[in-house]
Amino acid sequence: MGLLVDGVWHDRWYDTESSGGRFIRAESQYRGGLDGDFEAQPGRYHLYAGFACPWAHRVLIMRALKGLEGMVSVSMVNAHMGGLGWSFLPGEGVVPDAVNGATHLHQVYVAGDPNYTGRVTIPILWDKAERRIVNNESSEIIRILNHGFDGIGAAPGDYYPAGLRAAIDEVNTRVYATVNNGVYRAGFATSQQAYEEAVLPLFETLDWLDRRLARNRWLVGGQLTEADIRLFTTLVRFDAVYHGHFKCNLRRIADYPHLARFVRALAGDPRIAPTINLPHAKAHYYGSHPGINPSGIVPVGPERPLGP
Ligand SMILES: N[C@@H](CCC(=O)N[C@@H](CS)C(=O)NCC(=O)O)C(=O)O
Repeated sequence: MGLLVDGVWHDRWYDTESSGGRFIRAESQYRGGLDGDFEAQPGRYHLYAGFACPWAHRVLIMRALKGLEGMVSVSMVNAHMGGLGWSFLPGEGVVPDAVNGATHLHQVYVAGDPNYTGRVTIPILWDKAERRIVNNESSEIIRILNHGFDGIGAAPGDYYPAGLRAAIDEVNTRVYATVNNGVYRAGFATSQQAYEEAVLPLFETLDWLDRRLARNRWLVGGQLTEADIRLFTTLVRFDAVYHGHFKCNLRRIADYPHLARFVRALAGDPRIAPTINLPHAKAHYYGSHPGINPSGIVPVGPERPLGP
């Protein structure tokens, strides 16, 4: 785990000392491809992703729902994130980097900008024509994929329809702060107070979502939208990873009837099922955070995980 400073790799864990033990996520730096500055062409773009990461998972799901597998190529990182960060070293679930020939993800950031300073995260949307990163913010990459290829053969479906945007944004805001990022704020906290500040609102939101899904199959507007996808990628990892590793253990998703039904429905969608790899995700989290789990032992449970 580390980051680049002026294009040079430094092995460094997140700084929580200056924030009372709180984990504060850095803003993603590449934000292009929205607002009409995106030129869709089959084969031009490449995605850097991985099975472990819930943010990359959003993008893999959108790529599958829009049928873009033949148009947007992909590389997948190794489950283990060590001192040199994400890698493409041989391992289960790895798809090597055929575009930049990188052995480690930080080389991709440097290929796009030799002086890049910042964290080296997945997902990345890479432009092969201009040899640069278009965007490394998952919430924006999913919107690019949602409509960017519609004119050139993407599968039908709009997961951020104009009439539902305000309602989707409202759900996203709460789910991001307390669930998607909430599990990380709990798991990476280094003070009791910071941990509790994250865990209690996380479960308040899960209670609220379970009630909401008791009346509706999907979160917004009676149809599958990006709000569901964004919630799903955290929930499908929850019982196997966040409940134990990040100490989010007031309840399991399996204890919530409507959340459990929601996760199982999406996990069973034949387009989405191949994007899920829970053993890989468990190996990543339990094996890559020595400050949290020094032994690196990966628990064998749960007996009945929420995904395949
Ligand atoms: N806001 C980013 C977050 C991406 C992110 O944090 N990805 C994690 C993997 S789950 C990562 O690559 N972390 C490496 C690091 O922080 O150094 C997004 O949604 O795209």
